[in-house]
Amino acid sequence: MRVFKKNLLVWIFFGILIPSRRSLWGRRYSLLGRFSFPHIRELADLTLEFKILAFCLLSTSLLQPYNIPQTTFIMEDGSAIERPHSVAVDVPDGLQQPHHTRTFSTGSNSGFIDPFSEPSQYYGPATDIARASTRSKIGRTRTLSAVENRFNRPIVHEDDAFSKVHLQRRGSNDSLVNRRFFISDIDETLRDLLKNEDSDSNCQITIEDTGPKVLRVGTANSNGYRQTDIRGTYMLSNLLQELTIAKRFGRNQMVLDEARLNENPVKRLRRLISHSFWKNLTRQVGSGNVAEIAQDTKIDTPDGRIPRIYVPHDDPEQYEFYLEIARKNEAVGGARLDVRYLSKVIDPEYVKSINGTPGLLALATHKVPDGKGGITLEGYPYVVPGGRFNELYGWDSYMMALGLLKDGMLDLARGMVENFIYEIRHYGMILNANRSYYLGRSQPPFLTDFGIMVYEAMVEHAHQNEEDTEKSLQDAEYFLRRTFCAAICEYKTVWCCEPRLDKTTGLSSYHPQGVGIPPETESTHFTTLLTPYAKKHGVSIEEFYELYNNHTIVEPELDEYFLHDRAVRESGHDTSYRLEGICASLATVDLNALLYKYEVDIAKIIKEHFNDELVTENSVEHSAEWKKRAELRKERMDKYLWNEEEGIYFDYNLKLKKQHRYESVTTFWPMWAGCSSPEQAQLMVDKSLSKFEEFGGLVAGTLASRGNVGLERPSRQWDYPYGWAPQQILAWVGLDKYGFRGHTKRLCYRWLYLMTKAFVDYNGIVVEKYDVTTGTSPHKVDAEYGNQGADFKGVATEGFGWVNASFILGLTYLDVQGIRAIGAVTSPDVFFRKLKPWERASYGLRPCNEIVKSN
Ligand SMILES: OC[C@H]1O[C@H](O[C@H]2O[C@H](CO)[C@@H](O)[C@H](O)[C@H]2O)[C@H](O)[C@@H](O)[C@@H]1O
Ligand SMILES: [Ca+2]
Repeated sequence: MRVFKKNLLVWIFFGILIPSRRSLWGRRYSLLGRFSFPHIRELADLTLEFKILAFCLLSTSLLQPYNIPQTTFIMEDGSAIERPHSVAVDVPDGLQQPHHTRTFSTGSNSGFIDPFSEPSQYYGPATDIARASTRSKIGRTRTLSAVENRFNRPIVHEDDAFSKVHLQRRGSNDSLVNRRFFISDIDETLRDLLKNEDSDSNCQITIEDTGPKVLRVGTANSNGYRQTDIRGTYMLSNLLQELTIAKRFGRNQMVLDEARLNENPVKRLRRLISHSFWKNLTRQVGSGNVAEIAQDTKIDTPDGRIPRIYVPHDDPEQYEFYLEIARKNEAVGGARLDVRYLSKVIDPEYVKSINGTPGLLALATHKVPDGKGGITLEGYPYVVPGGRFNELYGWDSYMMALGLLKDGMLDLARGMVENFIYEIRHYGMILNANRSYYLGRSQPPFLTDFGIMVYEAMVEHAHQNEEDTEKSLQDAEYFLRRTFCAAICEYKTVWCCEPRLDKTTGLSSYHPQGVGIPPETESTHFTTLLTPYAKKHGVSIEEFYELYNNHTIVEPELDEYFLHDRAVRESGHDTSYRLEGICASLATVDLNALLYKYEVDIAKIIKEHFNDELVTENSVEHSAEWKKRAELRKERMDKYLWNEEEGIYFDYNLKLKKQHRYESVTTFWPMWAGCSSPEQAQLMVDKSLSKFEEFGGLVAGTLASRGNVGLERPSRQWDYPYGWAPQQILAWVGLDKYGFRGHTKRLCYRWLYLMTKAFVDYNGIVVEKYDVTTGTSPHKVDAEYGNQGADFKGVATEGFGWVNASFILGLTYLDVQGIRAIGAVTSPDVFFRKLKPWERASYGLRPCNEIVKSN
C-alpha cells in the first residue's frame, strides 16, 4: 500500500501541480505553466492527453501487485476457494490440485515460469532469451513458493500423494532455493556433456557410464558468469533430456530450473506421461499426415515402403477423400499415397495376396468444417502402443485408456472405441492392428468394459458441461448403444462361432484364419524353424518363403505350426512356450474370462440402459439370455479350466482333452472378470500368487513351466522372467475386486518401483516389458522383437503406452508412504522390511516373519 500511495503522490504532482500548458488542439489552460523553471516548463509542454494516457498505463502497472491472479483450490468437500498463487500462505490440509486449473500462469515478462510446465510452454517463446527484451528478466531467479506438486490434469484418486498441494515458504537464500542455470550454448553444453559423461556412446547417461558425473554450468542470477555443479547420473541424465528437448524446440540458449533436474522421479515420470508421452503417442489421420501414418516400419521391401491405404469396399466417401489427398499432396519418402479399395470378400487367400503390397486400413472418420466454408473428413484420434507404431492396436488401446481417462483425455479413449466400432462393421472384428496383414486376426477382447468406462466418463463430462448437458447425455447413450451393438456382433460372429468356438466344451480359443508366414515379424524370427525345411528342398531361406507361400512347396506340418503362430499373435501373448505349436487348440483361461465379462456386461447394460430390450441390426437382445450364457461359461470354466488342488486356472487342451499345465499369470484374469467364487479367489491367493510374485511384480509364467532356454530354444518375451503391464493391471484390479487390496498394493509397489528404478538409472527409460526378477537393469530384455523402446537418443519421448497407464493406475492404489518410498527409490525388500508391524497388513503382509522375495 505504501508503494501505491507514494506513486500516487508523484502522479498528482505531475498531473495537477504541473498541468499542461496546451491540449492536443492547442488550447492553453495551464495554471502553473507560466512559471518558468526550465524542466518544469518542458514537462508542462507535454499535452494533457498524453499525460492522462501515461498516467492510466503506469498506474495500472503500479496497481498490479494488488491484482494478483488467483488460483482455485478444490477442498476435499468439493467446495472451491481462491488464493493468490504467488505468495506463500498457510494452506489448510486437504487442498487438492484444481481440476483443469493451471497454477502460476505467468505473463511473458514476469520473468517466472512454472518449472514443471509442459515443454511447449517451458521452451516456448515466453522463455526464449533470444526474444526477450532484456536477458535479466528471464534469467532472474524468483523464489515464488508454490512450485511443487502440480499437474494440469485431474488426479482423481484420494490416495494420490500428489493431489495435495504443499506450498513452501520463501527461502531466504536465492542461491540455494529454486536455483536456475543459464545455458548460453545448448549445442556446446550437449557436446561437453556427452563427451564427458556418455562413456559408452549411446546418447544416454546411465549408471553404466563411467564419466566424472559432474558438469559445471553458469547460474542464471549471474547471467552465466558464476558457475555451479550439476552432479550425479539422475540429474545429468535429466539435463541431457532437457537440453535435447530444448534443442528440438529450436532453442540454443535457455534458463533451466534446477527443480526440473532434481525433481522427485515419481513426480517427473507422472508429469512426463501426462504432459508429453500421451501427446507423442497420439495419431489422428487427416489430409496432412495420412501418407506418413500409412508408411510401415515392419515391412521393409520396396513395395512395403510405399505409403498405402486400403478403404473398405463400401466406404466410397473415404476412398474419394484419400484419393483427393493423393492427387494434391507431395510424395512421402519418394512415393505418392497409394489408395486402394479392399475386396468385398476378405478371406485368407485374399489377405495373403496383398501381403506384398501392405497398407494401412482406413478407420472411422467424421465430418468437420474445412476452414474454407466447406466440410472435410477427419479421423478419430487414437493412441499407439509405442513410438515406432502408427497403427491402432486392439488390447493395447484398452490398457492405455485406463490411464488416459485418469488424465482426463476422454476424446482419445472415445476415439479408440469409435474406431473399434468401425473395424467390427467393416473388417468383421477388432483387428490386431489396422494393417492389411492383420486382417482376419483379432486380439484379446475388452470392448464392453472399454465402452462402459468411456460412457461413464462421458456422463461425468456431460454433467460438468452445464450448457449442453442434455445433448451430451443423449450422445453418451447413443454411444453406449452403438458400442454394445458392435460388441454383441463381435461376440457372436468372431468369438462364439467356428473356428474359435469349440462346440464340445462350449469354450473359445484364439483361432484366426490365415495362410502362409506372418510377414510382420522380425526378418529372422522364423529362421531356426525354416532352415531344415529349406535344406530339405535344397533352396535358400528366402526362396523357401516364396515357394511355401505360393503353395509350390506343401508342408502340412508347417501349416499347422503357422495356424498356431497366428493364434499366439491373436492372443496378444506373442510369443510364449505356453502357446507355441498349440495355441489354436487351447481353450485359454484369458479369452474365456474376457468373454464371461462380455456376457455379464451385456446383460447389465441391456437391463439398466435399454429397458431389457436391445434391438441390434440382426437381433433383439434381452438380459436373461446373456446372464444364462455367463452362468454356463462359469460352469464350463470351473469344469475344464479350474484346478482346485493347485488353486489355479489352466488352459484346456481341446485335442488331448486335458488341462495344459503351464502355470500362467493369466490365472488372475477370471478375478478381473468377476467369474471366480470367493473361495477360488482365496485359493489362488494362498496357493498361486507366490509362484508369480517376483521382485518387481508379477511374472508372465513360472520358471518351472517355461523350462530351459538356450541357443536351440531361445527366450520368449511372454515367458519367465518377463513381466508385462497388462498382466499387472488385470491382477491388481482382480485382487482388489475380491477384497485383497493389500496384495494389490504390494504388487503395485513392486512394479512401480521397478519402473522408477529403470527410469532413474537409465536416462528416463520406460519400456514395453521388464525383467521382473531383477532390480538391476530390468529393462534389458533380450527376447524377440525390437518393440522395447530403449533405443532413443538423448530423451525418451513416449514411454510405452500400457506401461505409462500402469504407472498412473498403480499410483491410485498406493498410499502416500509407498509413493514417497518409491520416489526415494527404496527397494521393495527394504520398504516391506521397514514397515511397522501394524502397517504390514495394508500391504498384504503378515505382521512378522514374512519372507519377502529379494533381488
Ligand atoms: O511384429 C511383431 C508382433 O508385434 C506385435 O506384438 C507385440 O506388440 C503389440 C503392441 O504393443 C502387443 O499388442 C502384443 O501383445 C505384443 O506381443 C503384434 O501384436 C503382433 O501381431 C506382431 O506379430
Ligand atoms: Ca551412455
